[in-house]
Amino acid sequence: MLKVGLVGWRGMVGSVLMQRMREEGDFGHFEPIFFSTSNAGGAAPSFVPGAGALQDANNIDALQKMDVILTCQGGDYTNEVFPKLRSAGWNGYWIDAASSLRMKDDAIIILDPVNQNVIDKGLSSGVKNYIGGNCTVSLMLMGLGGLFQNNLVEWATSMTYQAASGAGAQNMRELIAQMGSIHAEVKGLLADPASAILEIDRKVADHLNSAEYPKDHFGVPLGGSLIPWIDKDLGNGQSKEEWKGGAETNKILGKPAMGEAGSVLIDGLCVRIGAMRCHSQALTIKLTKDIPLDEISDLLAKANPWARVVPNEREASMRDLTPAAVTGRMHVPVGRLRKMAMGGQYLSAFTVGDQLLWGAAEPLRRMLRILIER
Ligand SMILES: NC(=O)C1=CN([C@@H]2O[C@H](COP(=O)(O)OP(=O)(O)OC[C@H]3O[C@@H](n4cnc5c(N)ncnc54)[C@H](OP(=O)(O)O)[C@@H]3O)[C@@H](O)[C@H]2O)C=CC1
Ligand SMILES: N[C@@H](CC(=O)OP(=O)(O)O)C(=O)O
Repeated sequence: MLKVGLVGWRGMVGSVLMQRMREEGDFGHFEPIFFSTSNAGGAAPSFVPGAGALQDANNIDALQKMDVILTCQGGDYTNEVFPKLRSAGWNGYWIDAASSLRMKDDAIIILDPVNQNVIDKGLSSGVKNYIGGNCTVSLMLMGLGGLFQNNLVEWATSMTYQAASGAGAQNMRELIAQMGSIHAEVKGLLADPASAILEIDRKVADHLNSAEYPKDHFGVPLGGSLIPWIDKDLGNGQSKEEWKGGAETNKILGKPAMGEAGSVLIDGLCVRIGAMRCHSQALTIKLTKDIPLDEISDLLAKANPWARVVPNEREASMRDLTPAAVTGRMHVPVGRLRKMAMGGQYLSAFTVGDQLLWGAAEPLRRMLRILIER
């Protein structure tokens, strides 16, 4: 049995990963060794009987004994530990949720329902580093894989509506606190049916912009507002989250870097909204050829078992194509499919997915299974 070192298992992404591994019975197929950066010697989680004590996640000697290390600990941990491990001669498999190693030449971005061929090629050529993709990119490719995998996309723009969870657990808490504080501010007026809506609105607006509004983590209001910037400022007008769309999509698909011949052009605008853990995105796609909508729906639905086409109708879209409907679920609905006014090669689409499942934990879990089953 492979010895698998699990790092970051109690964080938000790690907890979702542990939940999925238990649901799928993964723990019967490898020897888990749990690591911690903060509690070495403490008890390993009780859901794996006999897992013993937590080992020190910064101890290179202990990590070197693993066949596989799977980490959801974050980029700082990867930047600190990974180079030391490799220079100590460790040749095991490194599976990681963090972005640090994604674009390195010796790493594959994993999303096996979309790029099993790229993963297989990497495994047979000896690649040892397998990194989960950016959540928005992975969810776009899970929903719209049928078009990308059949080379039907010339270019796409993605306008995103990203949940608080992408910024971390504290930010999810803060979003709820923000919503609660808005309600508390006008609770009395809301209870009075005779109160004036403009009075309520003015009080809410004043509160959003007051020092009392809780915003330590986001820095600005999200509840009652939105934030049209995610991740670092690249200095060219683009955010790092937006850059990932083009860079990672092409790498996942095994294509040349964006802009080079044979690559697919992806660009857009990434926005944080007040959803909890589902990212949504609206796409405008220029197809490489004008194919009928029913063929498009067919290709999308057949691309993988999780993509689910929602009819482009009001009721179905309102019911099935929302963060509230998708949260905690494995399927990735795609809808609002329609040819746009610009012509038959221009397609609109809207897709939603749980960013902690397919957006983070699930590709890592499946990569471990691929290694186990080799
Ligand atoms: N959030 C997201 O949407 C995505 C995140 N990622 C990547 O995954 C990494 C981890 O993200 P995320 O899971 O959100 O990070 P968390 O902050 O939830 O967890 C990271 C680590 O913090 C430590 N920790 C300290 N206090 C607590 C606590 N009270 N409860 C749980 N853990 C605690 C744990 O390490 P220890 O047990 O060693 O103390 C844990 O492994 C990110 O840095 C990013 O690189 C990737 C895709 C999406
Ligand atoms: N940046 C994403 C979450 C994330 O962790 O992305 P990445 O794995 O690319 O750093 C978001 O805020 O929604």
